[in-house]
Amino acid sequence: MGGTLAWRDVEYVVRTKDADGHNASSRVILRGTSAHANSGRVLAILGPSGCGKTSLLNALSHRLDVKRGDSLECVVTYDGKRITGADDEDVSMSYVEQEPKFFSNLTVRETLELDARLRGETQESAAALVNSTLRKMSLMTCADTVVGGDTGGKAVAGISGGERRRLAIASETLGLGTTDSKSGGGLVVLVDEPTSGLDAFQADKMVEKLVELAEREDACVVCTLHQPRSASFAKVHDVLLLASGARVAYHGPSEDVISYFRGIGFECPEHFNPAEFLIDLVSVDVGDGVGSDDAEAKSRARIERIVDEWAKHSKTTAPRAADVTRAPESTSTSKAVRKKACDPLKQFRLLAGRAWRQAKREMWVNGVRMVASVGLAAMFGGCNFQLGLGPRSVKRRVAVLMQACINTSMLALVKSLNGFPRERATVRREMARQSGGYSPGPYFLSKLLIETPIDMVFPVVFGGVMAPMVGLNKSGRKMFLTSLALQSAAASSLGLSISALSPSADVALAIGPCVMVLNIMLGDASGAFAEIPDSLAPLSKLSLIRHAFEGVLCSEFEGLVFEKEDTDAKSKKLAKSRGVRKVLARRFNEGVPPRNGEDVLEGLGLPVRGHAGRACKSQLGVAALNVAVTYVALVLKRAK
Ligand SMILES: Nc1ncnc2c1ncn2[C@@H]1O[C@H](COP(=O)(O)OP(=O)(O)OP(=O)(O)O)[C@@H](O)[C@H]1O
Repeated sequence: MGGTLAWRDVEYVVRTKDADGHNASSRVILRGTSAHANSGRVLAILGPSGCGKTSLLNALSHRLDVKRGDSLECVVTYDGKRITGADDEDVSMSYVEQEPKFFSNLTVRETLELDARLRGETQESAAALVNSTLRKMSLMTCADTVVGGDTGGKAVAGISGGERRRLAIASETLGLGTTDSKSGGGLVVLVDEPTSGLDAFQADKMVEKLVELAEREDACVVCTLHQPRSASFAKVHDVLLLASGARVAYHGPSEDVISYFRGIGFECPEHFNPAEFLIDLVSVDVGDGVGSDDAEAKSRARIERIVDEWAKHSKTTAPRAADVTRAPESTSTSKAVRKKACDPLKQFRLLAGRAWRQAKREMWVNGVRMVASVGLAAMFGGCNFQLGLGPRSVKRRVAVLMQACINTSMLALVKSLNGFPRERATVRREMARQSGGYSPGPYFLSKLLIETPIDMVFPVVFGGVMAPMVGLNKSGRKMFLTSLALQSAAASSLGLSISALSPSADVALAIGPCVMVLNIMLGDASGAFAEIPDSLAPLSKLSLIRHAFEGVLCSEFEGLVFEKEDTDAKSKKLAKSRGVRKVLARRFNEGVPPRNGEDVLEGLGLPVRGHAGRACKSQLGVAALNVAVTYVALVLKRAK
């Protein structure tokens, strides 16, 4: 069938600042680059480090992060029709990142099967498609090995770097080619540095796979390559050699490049790797910085000459990108691509399945959390063992309850701040796919549905162990545990929203604890420990600590009757000392000691009946608000 991806005068200028954020200036990254790539062929982009290869690939796939002050001019067409990277009808464009991230605890087969199902395949057709892809990409031997990496709770050992790259290509192109999908549209695969980090043999195999993919699927494959060995260079069909600023130094068949340069006076030495020869030609020789001005000036002059020669040459002989991009629409031979996707409900089911599998295989993390919860509860219980029902127990109960709230919310917040950013890069890549992508809603809901109940188990265990040790009110136990569990869910959702709004995991980890401290400061609306200024009082309604604290206070004190004397072990021991006895007597005789829990709640300005339930409802409101913020942040960031 055949199709051509072309780009014309791609210009990208960024606004840069020095390390202190001053002295803004402009830097031209891409200086009007034009070229094209044909289907059924591999176009390798070569050039010295920093010449703009990755920026060009990002511009073609509409992935450049153009900030305020930057400018991007970029016209990309497929068979003469302009493509935007979103809802193009004629072409399906896949982008394979340099460092692809996956869900670490899924096997290679499971990863591909999910990709296939998200592209609308049935279970049977997905299994068949995955098997054939595994064979084509030489991934059969590691099909049932976990991918590994660090998207889970710890770095998981998994497949090799080469297998990872092949998996990334398989994952992005699964079922999109003409032979498998019969979609009839054009397939463009952009691959950023597929060979970097691989040994020469692996790198060569990778180039072979790209060539196979291009020829088998009639795909337009464009990749950036770092110093391919001679054999790999001979395998690619076309070469785009770039000098700094992505200026074209050569563009055409790889077999013609050496004779072209010979023609303009640059002979490749015998037995020399042609790729290295080409890259050397367009590299600036800065020498060792001492007396190297001459070498630098010479190399710059050589590069200018090479670029000028190509400009002259391409005007007369090579098919010009400008012509290709302006081809009339009637010449397009491609049919509309069938964008493969499944409905949101199915997306949700599939993603929930993955979240569950990922969580199940990370049970060791939950084991550690369980041990930590029981250990902490035992320490809390030990420090406040059997408080008794004397007047002195009131203050200690209030303190234990506040500490329990802070502890459970901190643990949940840290877990969610750590966990979410790890999978964000993977999820963003998957959501951005033209085929088999999914929307934030199903992803987010599936994550909440699977992870929230698991997260709520730990505060319940913590509270369940601690409460009998401390001797907390038995009749309010259920409500006490519910308050802690809901607070943990609210803290997790706060962590999610902070992560989703933050530009990076580091920023989220820096902001998260500060936000929690603010929650704690605004959490004591009853004034048991601190007063909240009137001006900040409305804000305290957003504090998850406040609702949890009110919930546990009410569940604890409702229906509790106090004794006149302190009977707990600590008070008895203290009472034996005459000096202490006097201090205690003074402290507790100053005011009228509360007779029952209702007196305490009244003293704290809280309703004496049924307020724990209301506090739980308010907590649900806080959690829902955070969930909404996270969802909106995911949608907005996806739209960028
Ligand atoms: N947003 C940006 N702000 C400032 N400079 C940038 C930006 N993006 C890219 N650059 C600079 O533009 C040049 C080209 O970057 P690019 O990553 O495209 O090069 P490359 O040819 O892929 O390099 P390498 O082969 O080393 O990966 C580099 O010097 C890089 O530092």
